[in-house]
Amino acid sequence: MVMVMFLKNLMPYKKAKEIVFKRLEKLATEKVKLIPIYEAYNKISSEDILSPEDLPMFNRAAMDGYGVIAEDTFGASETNPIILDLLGDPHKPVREGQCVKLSTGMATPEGVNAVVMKEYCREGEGFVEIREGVRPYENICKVGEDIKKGDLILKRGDVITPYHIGILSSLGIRYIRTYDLSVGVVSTGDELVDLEDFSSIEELKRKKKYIINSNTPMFYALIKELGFSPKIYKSVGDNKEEIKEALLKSIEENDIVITTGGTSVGDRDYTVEVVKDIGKLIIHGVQIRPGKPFGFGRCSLGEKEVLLYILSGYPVAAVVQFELFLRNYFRSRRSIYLPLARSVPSTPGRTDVVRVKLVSENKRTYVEPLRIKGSGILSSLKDGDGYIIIDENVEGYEKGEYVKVYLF
Ligand SMILES: Nc1nc2c(c(=O)[nH]1)N[C@H]1C(S)=C(S)[C@@H](COP(=O)(O)OP(=O)(O)OC[C@H]3O[C@@H](n4cnc5c(N)ncnc54)[C@H](O)[C@@H]3O)O[C@H]1N2
Ligand code: MOO
Repeated sequence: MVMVMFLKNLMPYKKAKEIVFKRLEKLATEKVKLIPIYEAYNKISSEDILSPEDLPMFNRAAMDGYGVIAEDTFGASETNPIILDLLGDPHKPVREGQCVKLSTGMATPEGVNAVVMKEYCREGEGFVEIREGVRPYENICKVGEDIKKGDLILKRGDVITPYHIGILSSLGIRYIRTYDLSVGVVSTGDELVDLEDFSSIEELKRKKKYIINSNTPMFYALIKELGFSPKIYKSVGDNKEEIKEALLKSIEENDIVITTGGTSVGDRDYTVEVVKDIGKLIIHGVQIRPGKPFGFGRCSLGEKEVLLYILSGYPVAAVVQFELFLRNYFRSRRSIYLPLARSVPSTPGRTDVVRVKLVSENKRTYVEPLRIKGSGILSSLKDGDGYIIIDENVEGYEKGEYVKVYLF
């Protein structure tokens, strides 16, 4: 009976996404941490940062050579060198007929508006022969050429790259606010054995335990990749009390808890029931493939509200659910439009996530949908270059049609 109810009450993908993202928005804004710039790589900025300064902060020499007034060098050549007085102090203002020695990166003193490269000069006692003329601002990196004061250098929601870190450091910014979520992972299933709990495959075969819990290590990595702190737990069997105990512990210790397994309608699928017991089940079942039995809920602990992601046991279904409902909120994938190498069918009313490979032929790149049955086939993720989403109101795509590919 439950099964029939469940299968008939699938929520459209867009609606589910809206509900989940609204909760994430609230949670994220509450979970902000000031961290040193050294730890900011791959984290998600929770603030807009406007540049407090121009970068470079002053005009600087882009080459080793002599700082000059460009106009003084006009007409200079190999056969017609121009002689300029060499000042001893590179910080003193330079007047007509004078120059200073500068190395790459040095601030140019007042008056200097160009640098003649060392190769085109000959230095003598207190003077320099200039053998090539320069235009104003030649070989000078101008104030604000890289970044202007007030430029938006990091947006709320941006993933922090090494290049952001370089720029922030150049501006003297040592700390930055990022989203800091702790995400717990609890895998469920009687058939599971954790990596830590056996010494050889022979041992598993003897015990007739064949399924190694790969979801926990995989989600540990997925959460790290997202820029958050994973916290993993031992897997639990299909036992209501055990699941409840494990869930309560991880709820206490995290902001989001992900469970895998027991989402469907089997006799031993208890996770959903437990969530109803200890909190509120908001979604169960979405019109997507793979990942249909996705569940989402929340649980309050005093002031704290923890979001619960009830993911399928099947690894690929679980990854797709994680991608659509958690990862995509925090970081959007780069996408490109490319033609399909062959047609892909789909059922209207359902949103399909199809893993694809990019193949090149005669200098053109095509999208090859991976033919995979079942949600347990992890190689579709390992070998895939990305995925396409077939909207619920689309009946599939024809060969040659351009589709939007979200790149891994
Ligand atoms: N009668 C129905 N059966 C199923 C339906 C349905 O609507 N009616 N939905 C199917 C869909 S779609 C999916 S997806 C799965 C979801 O099942 P569960 O979330 O209950 O997952 P389990 O049964 O616990 O596991 C499925 C399968 O995945 C492997 N697994 C599980 N956990 C792990 C882990 N931690 N590491 C590695 N592999 C894992 C394992 O092979 C399980 O047998 O339900 C369909 N059934
Ligand atoms: O979510 Mo299930 O993956 O459609 O098998």
